[in-house]
This record gives sequence, structure tokens and C-alpha cells, in this order.
Amino acid sequence: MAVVNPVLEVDAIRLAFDGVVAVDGVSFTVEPGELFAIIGPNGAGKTSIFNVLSGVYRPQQGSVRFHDQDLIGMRPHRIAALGMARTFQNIELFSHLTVVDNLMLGRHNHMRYGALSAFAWIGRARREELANRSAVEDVIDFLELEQWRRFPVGLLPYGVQKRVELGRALAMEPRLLLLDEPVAGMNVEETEDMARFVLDIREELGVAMVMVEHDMGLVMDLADRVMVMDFGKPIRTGTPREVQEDPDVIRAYLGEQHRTAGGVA
Ligand SMILES: Nc1ncnc2c1ncn2[C@@H]1O[C@H](COP(=O)(O)OP(=O)(O)OP(=O)(O)O)[C@@H](O)[C@H]1O
Repeated sequence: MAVVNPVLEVDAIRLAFDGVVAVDGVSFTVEPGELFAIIGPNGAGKTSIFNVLSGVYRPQQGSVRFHDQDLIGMRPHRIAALGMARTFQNIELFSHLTVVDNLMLGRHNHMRYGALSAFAWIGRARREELANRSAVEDVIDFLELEQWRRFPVGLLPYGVQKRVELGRALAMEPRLLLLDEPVAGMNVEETEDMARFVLDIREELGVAMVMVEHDMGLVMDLADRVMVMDFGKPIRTGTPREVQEDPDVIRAYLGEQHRTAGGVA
């Protein structure tokens, strides 16, 4: 049987800021097509892991391999160009630009012709432009954004803006998608829509994903595997069921939810 390499291999990373240890001894792999979730209380180090993966922070120890390339020390734009796309906790879009234009910016990595070369290679530049437009149209169809396409993003409902941000990441045709709290601040209907799109991305596009999320119901419903963090360290990695039944996890994190929400998932 052919051995399929993981999309992402994180080994023993440690990241500290002037004495504050944000991430310590974190190792995990993400397999092709897998939806891997990271959960943990505020300050547990989840966003710091994303910042290490995408090249914003350089860890003091450990390694990150993405499709067999070593990412440590690589600049964020190069990592993005390798096919790692990201959405943010706080929406980072150009609010005065339309949905279509924001998605076109996601195609940046696929544009080889700048303004000058476009004069020299007008035919090719034109073909490239058409290919990029067509890729953006596919994303608009996929995420059901048709009715919003010509609106400036800043005027759209919050849940739709989050969807546009997901669309910009998808427009990059990523091999790995990092979702930082994709349903934070959403109402029930918006959350259900987002869950459906995340499932569609996995089922129809087969893109591997790492998701940081506080909504336990969503995590337990969607994730293939979950890593639970506490104070910068992973305390358990397993299937949603394994994690929910782990006494250390219940004590450290989910116990809090049991007490406040009357149960998990
Ligand atoms: N740039 C930074 N400088 C100093 N300390 C930082 C920095 N970024 C993160 N930290 C610290 O690292 C620890 C982990 O923070 P991080 O934001 O990764 O946690 P988190 O699990 O994502 O939290 P949340 O769920 O609130 O987003 C915290 O103690 C935080 O204060």
C-alpha cells in the first residue's frame, strides 16, 4: 500500500516571549483531507501555533514541515505561496472593496504578470486574468456569495463577511487551510452555514484544515481529531470522543463547560 505523507508535521515546537512561554512541546500531524482542531482556554497558545505555522513567529525550538518543506525561518508570503491559507479571528478584509475584488486579492499568489510585463505579454496576461476571474467565480458559487458580489464588504452582515474571508483563503487554492475561530461572534444560523461550508471544503475540495475554535459543539461535530491545549502544552490529542472522555481534559477544560453549559457537544 502506498504511504501517504502528512500535509503538515509539527514537532516539539517551543515559543516564548520574554519569559512568557506561549507554546511548549507541541507536536502534531495533519493528514491529507483531515480536519484537525485545536482547543483550549484563553491564552492556551492556540493563536501562537497559527502564527508559528504561517511564519509570523519563529519558534526557539522545534520543526514545522509542510509538504516535506521545512518552514522554520521562511517568510509568511513564501509559506502562503506554498499553499497555506489562513483566516483570522478578527476579519481582515478590505472593507471598501467589493466581494469580487477581495477574492481577486486571494489570487495574488497565482499572478505572475505585473503591470510592466503585462505590456510585453499582453496575450498571456489576459489569459491569466481570465483564469483568475474564473477561479474567483468558482469560489463565489461554492460559498453562495452571488447576491453579494458587487457590495463593498464593509456593508455586509458579519456572517457573510466571515464567509468572504474564507472565500479569499479558498481563492488561493490552498493545500492547507488555517481557520482561526471561524464562527466567533456568529448567530446560530450563521454558525450552521459556516459548518456546512467547512464540511463541503473537506468533502468536495479535499483540503486539509486546522481549526482553532471555542464552540465545542462545532468542534466535536466536525473535527476528525482534536488537540487540547492548556498553558501552552498539549494535554491530549485524539478523536472527539477520546478527548471528551479523557479525565485530564474534563478536569482542565471541558469540565468548565460541563459546569456552565450542562454538557459538551
Ligand atoms: N506577541 C506576544 N508577545 C507577548 N506575549 C504573547 C504574544 N502573543 C501571545 N502571547 C502570550 O502567549 C500566550 C498564548 O497566547 P495565544 O494568543 O496564543 O493564546 P490563545 O490560546 O490563542 O488565546 P485566545 O483563545 O484568547 O485567542 C498568552 O500568555 C499570551 O499573552
